[in-house]
Amino acid sequence: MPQFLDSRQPDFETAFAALLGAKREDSPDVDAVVADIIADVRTRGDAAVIELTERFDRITLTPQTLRFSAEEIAQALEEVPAPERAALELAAARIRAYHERQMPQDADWTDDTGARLGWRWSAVSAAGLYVPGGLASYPSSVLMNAIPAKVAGVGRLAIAVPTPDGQVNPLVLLAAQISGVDEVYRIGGAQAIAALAYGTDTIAPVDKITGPGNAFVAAAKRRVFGKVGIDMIAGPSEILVIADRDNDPDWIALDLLSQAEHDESAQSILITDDAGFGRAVADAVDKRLETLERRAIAGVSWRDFGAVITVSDLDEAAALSNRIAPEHLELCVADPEALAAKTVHAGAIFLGQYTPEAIGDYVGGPNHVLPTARSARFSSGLSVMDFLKRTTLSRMTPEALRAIGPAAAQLARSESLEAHGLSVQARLDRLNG
Ligand SMILES: NC(=O)c1ccc[n+]([C@@H]2O[C@H](COP(=O)([O-])OP(=O)(O)OC[C@H]3O[C@@H](n4cnc5c(N)ncnc54)[C@H](O)[C@@H]3O)[C@@H](O)[C@H]2O)c1
Ligand SMILES: N[C@H](CO)Cc1c[nH]c[nH+]1
Ligand SMILES: [Zn+2]
Repeated sequence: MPQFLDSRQPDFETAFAALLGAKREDSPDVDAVVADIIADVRTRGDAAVIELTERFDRITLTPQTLRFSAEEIAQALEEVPAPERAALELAAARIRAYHERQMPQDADWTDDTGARLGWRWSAVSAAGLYVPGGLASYPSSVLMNAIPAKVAGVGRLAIAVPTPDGQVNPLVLLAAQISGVDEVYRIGGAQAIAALAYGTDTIAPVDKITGPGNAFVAAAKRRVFGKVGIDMIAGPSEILVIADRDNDPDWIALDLLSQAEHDESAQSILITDDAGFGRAVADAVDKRLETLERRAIAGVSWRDFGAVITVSDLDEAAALSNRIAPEHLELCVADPEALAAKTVHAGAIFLGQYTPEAIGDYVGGPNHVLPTARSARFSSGLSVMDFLKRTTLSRMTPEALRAIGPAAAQLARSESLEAHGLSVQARLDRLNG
């Protein structure tokens, strides 16, 4: 049973705060395990990665088999049925078209002193793309990581994807080929993040690591940040649906289950202004859970982290949604645009009852690698910008230096940084002398 909350009940604030504060990932245990794994990979490189892969993914590798060979990839691609290839290509084209619009412009101008100023965007040289593979396989996440990186112009793309028990989804390799990935390693978890960040004899280190993953992956990304860049913490999936009574309870139930089935730590929440509708959705979830293939996972997620919240009106729903800052926000109400305008903290918003969140997972176009665990308060979904950095450009003319140099020299004296001041003053003296 999920939690049932009602904003009109006196204990609501306490119960809602507990829901917001519930720890679904990043427990001290996970972080301690991850710290040890990273230290081991830093010390022993390939040998540690191979041992940890044997322990967690039950597959025996060698330095030669850590990476998929060109022959293995070619053979796997032959197995992909035409309809699956077509669906993947449609998804890739839509994701590429969306992300191409994100490419930012360089800037270059001359100000009124004659100083030339600007900035220039350039891509990171090498990116490591994490593609989850423990409980499910994610060809779609290959596209969502690799296409923005390619659009940005990243030189080298390396994927890490676990293959538990040696199971490989050929679609993952096809997605890697479609999106122009250079290297695919069959490793996962914290050991994969550590190998990408620090490098091993076999795996060259990267500059930036992106992509979603479970609690171990999320904790490892936090720990390697600084050695490499990371995109965000994209941990166990979440959905918040705000729905009025004019919806089919079964549709909403399926939308909630679509994220619950990712992981026992996933979270699905419904907010409605009609208590009866909320109960009907909860009943529909129970009914679907009787037969859903992934009922074992989805059922635990719904039981432990699911919630149905009744509110007095949709304004209140928007206010609660902003406090939750969900990864995905689905607005199944009569005027979704108006409600969307009031919900500022969310990774991705899906408007109207014909936009199930699953469209965004695969073919909508926007990225499905999104901030979780309330981090949508301060971060955004994966984009082309995550693979770019900005370098500023300045060029002084003698006139510009005469105009603004004295202020620099003054500020340097104020900070007691003599060499700073002198480096400006020496030029000014020559110009004025
Ligand atoms: N936020 C997003 O954008 C987004 C997108 C897709 C998926 N997801 C989430 O990604 C996650 C995928 O998780 P997954 O488990 O299927 O795949 P995963 O690849 O993230 O994790 C599998 C790896 O976890 C490690 N691991 C498992 N148990 C361990 C243990 N006890 N100790 C140390 N390491 C251990 C293993 O190394 C294994 O290879 C789900 O939570 C899903 O909701 C999020
Ligand atoms: N919903 C996930 C992000 O939380 C992405 C995904 C991939 N495939 C299915 N779903
Ligand atoms: Zn999903």
